Amino acid sequence: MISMGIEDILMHDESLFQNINAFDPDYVPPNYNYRDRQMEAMAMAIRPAISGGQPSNSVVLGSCATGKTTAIRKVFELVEKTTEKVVCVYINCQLHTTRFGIFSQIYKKLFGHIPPETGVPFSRIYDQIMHKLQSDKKALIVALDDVNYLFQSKAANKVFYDLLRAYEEYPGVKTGIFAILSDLEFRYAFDKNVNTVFIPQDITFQPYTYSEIEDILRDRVNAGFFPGVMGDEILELVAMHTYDVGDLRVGINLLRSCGNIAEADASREITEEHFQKAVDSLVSVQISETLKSLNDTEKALLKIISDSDKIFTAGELSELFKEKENVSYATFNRTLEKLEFLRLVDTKFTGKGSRGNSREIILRFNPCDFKL
Ligand SMILES: Nc1ncnc2c1ncn2[C@@H]1O[C@H](COP(=O)(O)OP(=O)(O)OP(=O)(O)O)[C@@H](O)[C@H]1O
Repeated sequence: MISMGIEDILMHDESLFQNINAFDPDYVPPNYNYRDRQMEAMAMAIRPAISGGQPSNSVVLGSCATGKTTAIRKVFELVEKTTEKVVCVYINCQLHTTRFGIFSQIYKKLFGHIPPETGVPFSRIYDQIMHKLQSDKKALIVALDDVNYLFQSKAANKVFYDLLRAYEEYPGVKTGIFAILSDLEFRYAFDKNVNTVFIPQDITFQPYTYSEIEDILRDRVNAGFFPGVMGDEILELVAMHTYDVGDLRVGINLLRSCGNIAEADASREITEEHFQKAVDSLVSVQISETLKSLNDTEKALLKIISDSDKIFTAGELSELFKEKENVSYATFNRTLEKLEFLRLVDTKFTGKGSRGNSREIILRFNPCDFKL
């Protein structure tokens, strides 16, 4: 590696990036393939509203980074280009978790600014929104992204009710909801009075196949790097890693990180060594994040495993853990399962033990590199 001074790094103007923004989370790719069916279903749900009818409601399902947010944004953009009759509002429920927060976003879309945060009761804001829709004869479509957060904050029933039963108090007002969920385990349940109006169709975003991932990443490479910077072999390595992790976002980050590492190395192209370094640094960021999210019991168990050079069997570990932390076997087992699920440890059957089902516990990272 050629070492560079800080000035060289800052002044170095021979970039490998043609458009570094192509790797940003909010970059909207001009080529958006493999989601036509889902986008058509979204358009079908909105279509009745264009001719003054009632739009349908949908639950949009798919694991993370399967393109749900991008698809809905694209459809909303097209709808607003095509018709004046429909107002589309996209809301991230991780950021806006209260009834007031959600309706403030709708208000902002209709009036161009958010309502004052104090002194104005919710009912006034709600009334202004519905009156405006009524007098402009416009339908309202709201996309609630990561809607599970609304259930956590217990605002879900009220928000859905406020939106979908608005027509009772404000005749002629048409509303529709896209509820977007990436936590596939999450089971939503509404009160009875919401259930009678929220009868959604499911729109499912399946995980991408390997060849779809490779194609999407190739498009990104072509948009982001100058020609010849990333060859097909390295692209395949990135695609394979992305497929294994099951998260397209990881692949897009990896592309950018490969470019940065190659650039710092003053190389004109990305090599396998650059790719490997990028993977290592990404993995280490992920492990640090995961470690931060552990609770005290999980940390304590991980510490016992990492403080010893010995490879424990599950039996030995459970004895030690019970002694130190005074917890039950069930707690030990649950904690170990969580660590395994988070891919911090591996458990390997040894074929030994009284029923041949003794397991060895193996740490999946080097504890010297992290603070536990
Ligand atoms: N078909 C595709 N073509 C090009 N890029 C895509 C495609 N699908 C997803 N992406 C890219 O992958 C990233 C994640 O997409 P997006 O945010 O739309 O997914 P999501 O399903 O809403 O994710 P999450 O559930 O985690 O919020 C974005 O950078 C997006 O541009």
